[in-house]
Amino acid sequence: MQKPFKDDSHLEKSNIPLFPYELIKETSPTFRLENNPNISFNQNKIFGEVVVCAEHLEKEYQIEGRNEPVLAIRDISFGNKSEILGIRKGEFVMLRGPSGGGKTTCLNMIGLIDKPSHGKLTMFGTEINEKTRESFMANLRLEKIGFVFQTYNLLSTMSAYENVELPMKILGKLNKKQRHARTIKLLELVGLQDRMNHLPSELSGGEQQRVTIARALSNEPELLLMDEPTGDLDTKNTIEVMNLILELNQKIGTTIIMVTHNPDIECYADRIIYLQDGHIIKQVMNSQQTKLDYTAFMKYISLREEK
Ligand SMILES: Nc1ncnc2c1ncn2[C@@H]1O[C@H](COP(=O)(O)OP(=O)(O)OP(=O)(O)O)[C@@H](O)[C@H]1O
Repeated sequence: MQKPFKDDSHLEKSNIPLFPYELIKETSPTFRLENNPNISFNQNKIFGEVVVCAEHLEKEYQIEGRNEPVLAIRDISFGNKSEILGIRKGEFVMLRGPSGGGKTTCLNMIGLIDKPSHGKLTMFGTEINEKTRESFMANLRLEKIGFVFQTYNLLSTMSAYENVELPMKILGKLNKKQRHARTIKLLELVGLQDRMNHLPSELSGGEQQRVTIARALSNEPELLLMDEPTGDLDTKNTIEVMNLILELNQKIGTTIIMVTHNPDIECYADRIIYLQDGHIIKQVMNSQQTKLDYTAFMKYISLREEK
């Protein structure tokens, strides 16, 4: 399988317009990324209220045998008075930056998997800090947040249908008939209605990831968090999955925060926040979310590799 996407190991590359900026211009003349947040916010999209903001967020990990803790997140603020905006309803934000910069730690705190060591998050108007109870976080997580990871984490003995239905059973808000209707609707949404009785092992990587996306949407989350969702996919499946994610964001209005190393898919986001050494170092606004075209992209890749 071809995997032309390059690991973004240094940030400079993402400052320099690469693929979409040249080729997409042919199909989407308005596409551009700007460093100045004041002039280029996506004009075609209206965002809702701020759903996530952070004030002086810090996360440290204590490691056995070491006196000094590891500071994964040092001082992250967005929203309120910070010049880095809060995450607004309907927005699609990517977290990017070099390895070890704190992206996953930040996503895990927003996902209420991990607590801040210092500072606070405000999630859907509720404050989360070092004192927040685990059970409170778990309930909020189940009701409001969906997750998609690089590894699909589907239950191998359950069909696609059963995997999608499972979170609804756990939440316990819908009866069997309602769950059935919603599961079918979600599988149709991700284009897998014909594969619903297949086990994960009988599906391709792209199809498995589409099942995890349907599963993540099962309890109608207000926020969808994704950690390298296309990391294991080839180019064709990456583009298909990204196109699906963009449709969910634009048609259903799901708010999305996604960690990725892939600079070539920045064009799908409304905004890209860069983290390095536990700090936010900049945010970049996209004036128009744009889909990649597989044929044009492969043409670009061969040109890029010739250079
Ligand atoms: N559970 C943990 N225990 C100890 N240190 C951790 C833990 N999780 C993360 N770290 C450390 O925190 C820092 C930030 O890690 P994090 O995984 O958030 O970065 P990242 O930007 O997501 O990296 P990558 O792109 O490689 O996934 C790193 O130095 C990492 O080693």
